[in-house]
Amino acid sequence: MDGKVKKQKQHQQKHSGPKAEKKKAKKQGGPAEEDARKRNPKAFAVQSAARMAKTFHRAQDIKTKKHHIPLVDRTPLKPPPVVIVVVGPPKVGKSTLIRCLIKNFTRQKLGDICGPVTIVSGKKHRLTFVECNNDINTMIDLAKVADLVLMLIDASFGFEMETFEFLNICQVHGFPRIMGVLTHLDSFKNNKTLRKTKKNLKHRFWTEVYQGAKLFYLSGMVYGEYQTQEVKNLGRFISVMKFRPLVWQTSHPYVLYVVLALLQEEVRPTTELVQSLIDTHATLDAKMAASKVSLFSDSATLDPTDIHEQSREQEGLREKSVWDPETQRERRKVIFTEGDEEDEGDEDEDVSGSSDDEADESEDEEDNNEENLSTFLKEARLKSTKATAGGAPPLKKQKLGEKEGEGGDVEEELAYADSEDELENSSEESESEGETGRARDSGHCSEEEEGESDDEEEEDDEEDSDDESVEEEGSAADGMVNKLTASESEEEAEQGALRWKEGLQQKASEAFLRHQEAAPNLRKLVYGSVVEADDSEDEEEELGGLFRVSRPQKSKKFQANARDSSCFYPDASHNWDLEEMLNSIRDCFVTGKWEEGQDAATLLKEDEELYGDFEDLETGEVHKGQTGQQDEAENSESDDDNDDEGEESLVKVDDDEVQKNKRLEKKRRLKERFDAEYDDDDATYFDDLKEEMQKQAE
Ligand SMILES: Nc1nc2c(ncn2[C@@H]2O[C@H](COP(=O)(O)OP(=O)(O)OP(=O)(O)O)[C@@H](O)[C@H]2O)c(=O)[nH]1
Repeated sequence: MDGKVKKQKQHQQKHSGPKAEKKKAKKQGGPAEEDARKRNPKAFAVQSAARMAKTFHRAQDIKTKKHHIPLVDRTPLKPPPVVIVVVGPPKVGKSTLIRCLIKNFTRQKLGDICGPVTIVSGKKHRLTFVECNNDINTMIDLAKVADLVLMLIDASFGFEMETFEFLNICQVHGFPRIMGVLTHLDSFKNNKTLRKTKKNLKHRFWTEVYQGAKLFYLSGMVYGEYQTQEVKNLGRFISVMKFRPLVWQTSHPYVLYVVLALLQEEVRPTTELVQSLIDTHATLDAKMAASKVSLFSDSATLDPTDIHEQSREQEGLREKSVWDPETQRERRKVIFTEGDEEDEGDEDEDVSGSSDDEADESEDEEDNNEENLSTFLKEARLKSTKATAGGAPPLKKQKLGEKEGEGGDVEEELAYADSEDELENSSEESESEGETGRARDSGHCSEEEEGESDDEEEEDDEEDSDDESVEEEGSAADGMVNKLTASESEEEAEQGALRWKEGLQQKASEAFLRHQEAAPNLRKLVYGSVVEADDSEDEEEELGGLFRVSRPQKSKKFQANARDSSCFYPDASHNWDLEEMLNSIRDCFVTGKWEEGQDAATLLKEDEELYGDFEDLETGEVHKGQTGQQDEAENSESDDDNDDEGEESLVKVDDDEVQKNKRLEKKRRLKERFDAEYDDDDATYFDDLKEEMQKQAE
């Protein structure tokens, strides 16, 4: 204030320690700091071979990833526009997105969009936006020509059938680049739910397209348009995108043309064919969908929807029609039937709105459990009261009653089976019961079976013990019942006792099917498909319910006489003690009689000639082969011989020279071949392919 600026207190200077020393050294301009590697070589040495190998592998992976198999790029110097197809179920926001993208690139607003719109997005870059209607013909046509597909998904609703229909079509037509765009994200009020939904949808999208497929989020609308920054980002992403030529498209040339309908005076084309095309009101697929086929007179007609349903179920998708009150229309929601249950659960969350629903579900489950428990306890209580009243043994009575009634006791016992063993036991038991006409308590089967006799006394004893156990159960249960439902009347209890029987048959059949699916077919595993063929015989024999295929080799007799594939049979058909048998294979061995070109002795001799002598370049030592040594020996011998044999030796020397030349020639050719094969080791398959493609492109 007085014109003097108050000086701030300075930081304390360091006078000692590594920092101060460093500074000192810097100030003095002393020797530059030693290279860290030199100073501390141990720190930079290979610490772990495994980690080193990992690093190397990773580097190689990254390098190889960059290698694309080259494709012939047939794009002309002035390339055609990139075709961007905007796909999605009705009212998902396709037109809005195209309008926003056009505005982003051209700064112009487009009111109505009738057909494809091409814009200039760069010096040599044009983009054509096409909106895909939800009829199968448009989908097929556009899947063939699309370079990029913007797949719009209403995040507030989840996946719809239209998305999967288009994906399936794309799979057949070369799979263009696909980018997902999530819309209607502003309808989520809860941030956590939004995040969860985004994550779930992303994972499902990755599963359907490929892992890591790009997914854009359009978080909301401002004055009927998507947010400028988000559209800008999407536009930038599209304009810098590089498109690899698709194999399908390069092998199926196409022309994209648009027929604009001329509105309110119509000029009819003169060509008959075009006229008939214009006159067609229903498309072929619509006609096919409406058609029905019956194979035989009086037989049920086949509907195309039956087949569609089947194929979708096979793909793990199920369609569910949901009425949307907001848009007043029916939407085709996708339910995922395949995959891990966790995923499925997630999917449910996606669609119906997350954790709140989850909590509801778990509450429902708890309620159910409680209900089940209380009905069970009520029943137990009822039994105990009856038992203590001195009446006939209630459990036994009940069982007998069931036995007398409909044959639903098997299902009942199955429904109580906790494990697979128990399930089997109870089914066996029920069969034996059926034979003897005796009813038994399934809960005590294993013990009773041992000491079972026809004496009535014993039976009575058993009954008593039953009663006791029931009493015990009942009293134990009573305590719990008192806690839970203290004021319940007997009538209610009776109702409860009947309630647990509901859907028993269905439960039992479900349990049985589950068991069947879970248990591996051991017979098939051990004996192979022979037994399986037996199982499926009946199915295969009938064709279309009319014709029977006769397969004698599959008859039971044939199978009974077939060789047991589980045993090993030693080859007993040849008696190797016989001289003729031995003679028959004599020539199969090295010592046997072979053709000249294949004879081991001849080949060995040739090898010896070829590779016999060589010079060790390091030591300078010359090694001679047997033939060479022989030659030398022969030569020396011949020297020792008298001169009368001079002429003979001359001829021999000539012969040797010819042989030597031959050998040299052979060696040279061999070396040439070796060089040709191994010297050019830098050239890879990739290079060859590149070269080939280059030639093709030229
Ligand atoms: N709240 C909200 N509304 C959206 C969003 N996207 C689109 N809409 C609205 O959804 C309605 C349908 O949008 P369109 O762009 O016509 O959808 P479309 O897919 O072209 O519809 P069709 O051509 O009939 O299949 C419009 O009223 C949009 O304002 C979004 O992200 N959030």
